[in-house]
Amino acid sequence: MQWQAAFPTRIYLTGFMGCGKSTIGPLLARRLGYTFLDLDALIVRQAGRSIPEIFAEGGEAAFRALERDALRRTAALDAYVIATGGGALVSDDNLAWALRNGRVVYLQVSADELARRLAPEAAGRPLLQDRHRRPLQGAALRRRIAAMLARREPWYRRAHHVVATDGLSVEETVEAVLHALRTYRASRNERR
Ligand SMILES: Nc1ncnc2c1ncn2[C@@H]1O[C@H](COP(=O)(O)OP(=O)(O)O)[C@@H](O)[C@H]1O
Ligand SMILES: O=C(O)C1=C[C@@H](OP(=O)(O)O)[C@@H](O)[C@H](O)C1
Ligand SMILES: [Mg+2]
Repeated sequence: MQWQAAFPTRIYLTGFMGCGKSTIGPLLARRLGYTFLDLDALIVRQAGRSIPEIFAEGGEAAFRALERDALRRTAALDAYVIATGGGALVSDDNLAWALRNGRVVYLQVSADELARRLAPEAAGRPLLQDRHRRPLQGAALRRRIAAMLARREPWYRRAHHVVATDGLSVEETVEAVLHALRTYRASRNERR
């Protein structure tokens, strides 16, 4: 289909934990007639361990090595929406690779909104826990998110598309991403 042919074969969603990559991804894929893949789910499947287990046994470095390999394996996929983990494209190497191998979309959410969303979900995310592996809460969670987001934003902002999603519903966010991708398709067609 002409419409699809003008779309990229792989769309990588990036952004901070809780920005909605895993929630938006399947809905976006359905709208495009694409398949959805969650990179974290692929890592867990291949490692046979949960993300907290991988962090507990090998530290963050072990997780990043698995993540790097999983990302490279997506090169073979066609017509996929891929939700990456929030740290996957926070590396010059991985980000450059994704920018070359697909369209990268940053789902931008403020630290306040992220803190609200992540309060009930910090347990499954090792980077949002204290050194005794207790989920951060309240002001401590907000401070951790703000500090990490400030450090990571320079990478996130290098995405092909930056989609501001504060105040948008899940459905509105899907529409906003589709709009960004259509704009890209239109500008590509103009260049032909
Ligand atoms: N507008 C929205 N877009 C995406 N997620 C939202 C939105 N509003 C609330 N949420 C909630 O925020 C959380 C996002 O988590 P998730 O999709 O796992 O993010 P990520 O994969 O980026 O870490 C989910 O619990 C989701 O229901
Ligand atoms: O931001 C990060 O470094 C991480 C984000 C998580 O994925 P989500 O962004 O889907 O929560 C997961 O990959 C891991 O806990 C590390
Ligand atoms: Mg996710």
